Amino acid sequence: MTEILNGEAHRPGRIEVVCGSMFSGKTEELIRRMKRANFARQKVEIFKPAIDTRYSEDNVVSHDQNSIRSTPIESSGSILLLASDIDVVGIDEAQFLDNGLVEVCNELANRGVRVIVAGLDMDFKGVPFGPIPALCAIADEVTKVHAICVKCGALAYVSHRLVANDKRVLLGEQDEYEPLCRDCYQKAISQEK
Ligand SMILES: Nc1ncnc2c1ncn2[C@@H]1O[C@H](COP(=O)(O)OP(=O)(O)O)[C@@H](O)[C@H]1O
Ligand SMILES: Cc1cn([C@H]2C[C@H](O)[C@@H](COP(=O)(O)O)O2)c(=O)[nH]c1=O
Ligand SMILES: [Zn+2]
Repeated sequence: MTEILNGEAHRPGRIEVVCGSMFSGKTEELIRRMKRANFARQKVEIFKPAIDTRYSEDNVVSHDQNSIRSTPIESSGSILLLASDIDVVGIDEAQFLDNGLVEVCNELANRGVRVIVAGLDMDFKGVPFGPIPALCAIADEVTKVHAICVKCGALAYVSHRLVANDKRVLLGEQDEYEPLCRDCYQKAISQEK
Protein backbone atom coordinates (compact mmCIF):
# COMPACT_ATOMS: atom_id res chain seq x y z
CA MET A 1 0.00 0.00 0.00
CA THR A 2 2.81 2.42 0.97
CA GLU A 3 4.52 1.51 -2.30
CA ILE A 4 1.40 2.45 -4.27
CA LEU A 5 0.87 5.70 -2.37
CA ASN A 6 4.48 6.72 -2.95
CA GLY A 7 4.33 5.80 -6.65
CA GLU A 8 4.35 8.12 -9.64
CA ALA A 9 0.55 8.40 -9.70
CA HIS A 10 0.12 9.58 -6.12
CA ARG A 11 2.58 12.42 -5.64
CA PRO A 12 1.27 15.49 -3.88
CA GLY A 13 1.93 18.99 -5.20
CA ARG A 14 5.63 19.58 -5.13
CA ILE A 15 8.52 21.37 -6.85
CA GLU A 16 11.52 19.40 -8.09
CA VAL A 17 14.54 21.22 -9.55
CA VAL A 18 17.15 19.51 -11.74
CA CYS A 19 20.13 21.84 -12.22
CA GLY A 20 23.76 21.78 -13.28
CA SER A 21 26.08 22.82 -16.09
CA MET A 22 25.59 22.16 -19.78
CA PHE A 23 25.88 18.47 -20.79
CA SER A 24 25.16 17.35 -17.20
CA GLY A 25 22.00 15.40 -18.14
CA LYS A 26 19.30 17.87 -17.01
CA THR A 27 17.14 17.38 -20.09
CA GLU A 28 17.55 13.59 -20.04
CA GLU A 29 16.49 13.53 -16.39
CA LEU A 30 13.49 15.77 -17.10
CA ILE A 31 12.42 13.54 -20.02
CA ARG A 32 12.86 10.42 -17.86
CA ARG A 33 10.65 11.80 -15.07
CA MET A 34 8.00 13.04 -17.52
CA LYS A 35 7.86 9.70 -19.37
CA ARG A 36 7.47 7.78 -16.09
CA ALA A 37 4.63 10.09 -15.06
CA ASN A 38 3.03 9.46 -18.44
CA PHE A 39 3.29 5.68 -17.89
CA ALA A 40 1.46 6.25 -14.59
CA ARG A 41 -1.38 7.81 -16.67
CA GLN A 42 -0.70 11.27 -15.31
CA LYS A 43 -1.59 14.20 -17.53
CA VAL A 44 1.75 15.79 -18.36
CA GLU A 45 2.74 18.98 -20.18
CA ILE A 46 6.23 20.33 -20.86
CA PHE A 47 7.04 23.98 -21.45
CA LYS A 48 10.21 25.62 -22.71
CA PRO A 49 11.15 29.25 -23.44
CA ALA A 50 10.34 30.14 -27.05
CA ILE A 51 13.84 31.60 -27.50
CA ASP A 52 15.39 28.12 -27.25
CA THR A 53 15.12 27.04 -30.88
CA ARG A 54 18.39 25.08 -30.97
CA TYR A 55 17.17 21.61 -31.98
CA SER A 56 13.45 22.15 -32.41
CA GLU A 57 10.79 24.79 -31.85
CA ASP A 58 8.27 22.50 -30.20
CA ASN A 59 10.27 19.60 -28.74
CA VAL A 60 12.59 19.36 -25.79
CA VAL A 61 15.66 17.56 -27.18
CA SER A 62 18.68 16.32 -25.21
CA HIS A 63 22.27 16.40 -26.48
CA ASP A 64 21.80 12.67 -27.24
CA GLN A 65 18.70 13.46 -29.33
CA ASN A 66 16.16 12.04 -26.86
CA SER A 67 13.07 14.16 -27.30
CA ILE A 68 9.59 14.86 -25.99
CA ARG A 69 6.85 17.18 -27.23
CA SER A 70 6.76 20.59 -25.58
CA THR A 71 4.92 23.91 -25.74
CA PRO A 72 7.05 27.02 -26.35
CA ILE A 73 6.20 29.98 -24.10
CA GLU A 74 7.23 33.64 -24.09
CA SER A 75 6.85 34.17 -20.33
CA SER A 76 6.12 32.24 -17.14
CA GLY A 77 2.55 33.58 -16.91
CA SER A 78 1.54 31.42 -19.90
CA ILE A 79 2.14 28.27 -17.85
CA LEU A 80 -0.76 28.99 -15.48
CA LEU A 81 -3.06 29.61 -18.45
CA LEU A 82 -2.01 26.46 -20.32
CA ALA A 83 -1.64 24.01 -17.42
CA SER A 84 -5.15 23.78 -16.06
CA ASP A 85 -6.13 20.14 -15.46
CA ILE A 86 -2.49 18.93 -15.73
CA ASP A 87 -0.98 16.59 -13.08
CA VAL A 88 2.70 17.05 -13.89
CA VAL A 89 4.23 20.20 -15.38
CA GLY A 90 7.79 20.06 -16.77
CA ILE A 91 9.82 23.16 -17.63
CA ASP A 92 13.14 22.96 -19.50
CA GLU A 93 15.77 25.72 -19.93
CA ALA A 94 14.09 27.57 -17.07
CA GLN A 95 17.10 29.88 -16.67
CA PHE A 96 15.78 31.83 -19.67
CA LEU A 97 12.38 32.53 -18.08
CA ASP A 98 11.46 35.56 -15.96
CA ASN A 99 11.51 35.63 -12.15
CA GLY A 100 7.70 35.30 -12.12
CA LEU A 101 8.36 31.59 -12.64
CA VAL A 102 9.02 31.22 -8.90
CA GLU A 103 5.48 32.29 -7.97
CA VAL A 104 3.98 30.31 -10.87
CA CYS A 105 5.66 27.10 -9.61
CA ASN A 106 4.52 27.79 -6.04
CA GLU A 107 0.96 28.37 -7.22
CA LEU A 108 0.92 25.12 -9.23
CA ALA A 109 2.41 23.08 -6.37
CA ASN A 110 -0.10 24.58 -3.92
CA ARG A 111 -2.87 23.42 -6.29
CA GLY A 112 -1.48 19.86 -6.10
CA VAL A 113 0.54 19.85 -9.32
CA ARG A 114 3.95 18.14 -9.47
CA VAL A 115 6.34 20.66 -11.06
CA ILE A 116 9.70 19.54 -12.46
CA VAL A 117 12.04 22.38 -13.45
CA ALA A 118 15.32 21.86 -15.32
CA GLY A 119 17.84 24.62 -15.93
CA LEU A 120 21.38 25.92 -15.74
CA ASP A 121 22.36 26.86 -12.20
CA MET A 122 25.09 29.25 -13.44
CA ASP A 123 25.93 31.23 -16.54
CA PHE A 124 29.32 31.08 -18.30
CA LYS A 125 30.77 33.50 -15.71
CA GLY A 126 29.75 31.25 -12.82
CA VAL A 127 26.96 33.63 -11.75
CA PRO A 128 23.58 32.13 -10.64
CA PHE A 129 21.25 32.18 -13.65
CA GLY A 130 17.73 33.73 -13.78
CA PRO A 131 15.06 32.21 -11.52
CA ILE A 132 16.99 28.96 -10.85
CA PRO A 133 18.60 29.96 -7.50
CA ALA A 134 15.26 31.14 -6.08
CA LEU A 135 13.58 27.97 -7.35
CA CYS A 136 16.22 25.88 -5.58
CA ALA A 137 15.38 27.73 -2.37
CA ILE A 138 11.64 26.99 -2.51
CA ALA A 139 11.90 23.50 -4.06
CA ASP A 140 10.88 20.34 -2.20
CA GLU A 141 13.74 18.51 -3.88
CA VAL A 142 16.88 19.71 -5.71
CA THR A 143 18.96 17.37 -7.86
CA LYS A 144 22.33 18.74 -8.94
CA VAL A 145 23.70 16.78 -11.90
CA HIS A 146 27.23 16.93 -13.28
CA ALA A 147 28.86 16.65 -16.67
CA ILE A 148 32.40 15.34 -17.02
CA CYS A 149 35.16 17.97 -17.27
CA VAL A 150 36.44 17.70 -20.85
CA LYS A 151 40.00 18.62 -19.74
CA CYS A 152 40.64 16.28 -16.82
CA GLY A 153 37.71 13.87 -16.36
CA ALA A 154 36.63 15.19 -12.95
CA LEU A 155 33.05 16.24 -12.27
CA ALA A 156 32.32 19.51 -14.07
CA TYR A 157 30.67 22.40 -12.23
CA VAL A 158 30.33 25.16 -14.82
CA SER A 159 29.92 25.79 -18.56
CA HIS A 160 32.97 27.51 -20.03
CA ARG A 161 32.22 29.68 -23.09
CA LEU A 162 34.63 29.07 -25.96
CA VAL A 163 33.71 32.05 -28.13
CA ALA A 164 34.35 35.74 -27.51
CA ASN A 165 30.91 37.11 -26.68
CA ASP A 166 29.97 38.77 -23.40
CA LYS A 167 26.18 38.60 -23.77
CA ARG A 168 24.60 36.47 -21.08
CA VAL A 169 22.26 34.69 -23.48
CA LEU A 170 24.03 32.94 -26.34
CA LEU A 171 22.47 29.69 -27.56
CA GLY A 172 25.03 27.04 -28.35
CA GLU A 173 26.43 23.55 -28.15
CA GLN A 174 29.89 21.93 -28.07
CA ASP A 175 31.35 24.55 -30.44
CA GLU A 176 30.41 27.34 -28.03
CA TYR A 177 30.66 25.74 -24.56
CA GLU A 178 32.58 23.05 -22.67
CA PRO A 179 31.87 21.69 -19.19
CA LEU A 180 34.84 22.19 -16.84
CA CYS A 181 35.70 21.42 -13.21
CA ARG A 182 36.63 24.30 -10.89
CA ASP A 183 40.41 23.93 -11.40
CA CYS A 184 40.24 23.68 -15.18
CA TYR A 185 37.78 26.63 -15.34
CA GLN A 186 40.12 28.84 -13.28
CA LYS A 187 43.04 27.91 -15.56
CA ALA A 188 40.97 28.53 -18.72
CA ILE A 189 39.74 31.97 -17.70
CA SER A 190 43.15 33.12 -16.41
CA GLN A 191 44.67 32.20 -19.82
CA GLU A 192 41.99 34.32 -21.52
CA LYS A 193 42.95 37.45 -19.56
N1 LIG B 1 31.46 16.27 -21.11
C1 LIG B 1 30.31 15.58 -21.02
N2 LIG B 1 29.93 15.03 -19.86
C2 LIG B 1 28.80 14.31 -19.76
N3 LIG B 1 27.93 14.10 -20.80
C3 LIG B 1 28.26 14.65 -22.00
C4 LIG B 1 29.45 15.41 -22.16
N4 LIG B 1 29.49 15.82 -23.46
C5 LIG B 1 28.38 15.36 -24.05
N5 LIG B 1 27.61 14.64 -23.19
C6 LIG B 1 26.34 14.03 -23.52
O1 LIG B 1 25.30 14.87 -23.06
C7 LIG B 1 24.26 14.04 -22.57
C8 LIG B 1 23.37 14.86 -21.62
O2 LIG B 1 22.58 15.72 -22.43
P1 LIG B 1 21.43 16.61 -21.83
O3 LIG B 1 20.50 15.80 -20.99
O4 LIG B 1 20.83 17.34 -23.00
O5 LIG B 1 22.26 17.61 -20.90
P2 LIG B 1 21.90 19.07 -20.39
O6 LIG B 1 20.41 19.27 -20.56
O7 LIG B 1 22.32 19.10 -18.95
O8 LIG B 1 22.72 20.02 -21.23
C9 LIG B 1 24.98 12.89 -21.91
O9 LIG B 1 24.18 11.73 -21.81
C10 LIG B 1 26.15 12.66 -22.86
O10 LIG B 1 25.84 11.74 -23.87
C1 LIG C 1 26.31 28.80 -19.88
C2 LIG C 1 25.35 29.53 -20.77
C3 LIG C 1 24.56 28.83 -21.66
N1 LIG C 1 23.71 29.47 -22.48
C4 LIG C 1 22.87 28.71 -23.41
C5 LIG C 1 23.57 27.68 -24.24
C6 LIG C 1 22.50 26.65 -24.50
O1 LIG C 1 21.77 27.09 -25.65
C7 LIG C 1 21.62 26.73 -23.25
C8 LIG C 1 21.89 25.64 -22.24
O2 LIG C 1 21.50 24.40 -22.76
P1 LIG C 1 21.73 22.99 -21.99
O3 LIG C 1 20.47 22.23 -22.29
O4 LIG C 1 21.91 23.25 -20.53
O5 LIG C 1 22.92 22.34 -22.59
O6 LIG C 1 21.92 27.98 -22.64
C9 LIG C 1 23.59 30.85 -22.41
O7 LIG C 1 22.77 31.45 -23.13
N2 LIG C 1 24.36 31.57 -21.53
C10 LIG C 1 25.25 30.95 -20.71
O8 LIG C 1 25.93 31.65 -19.91
ZN1 LIG D 1 38.98 19.56 -14.99
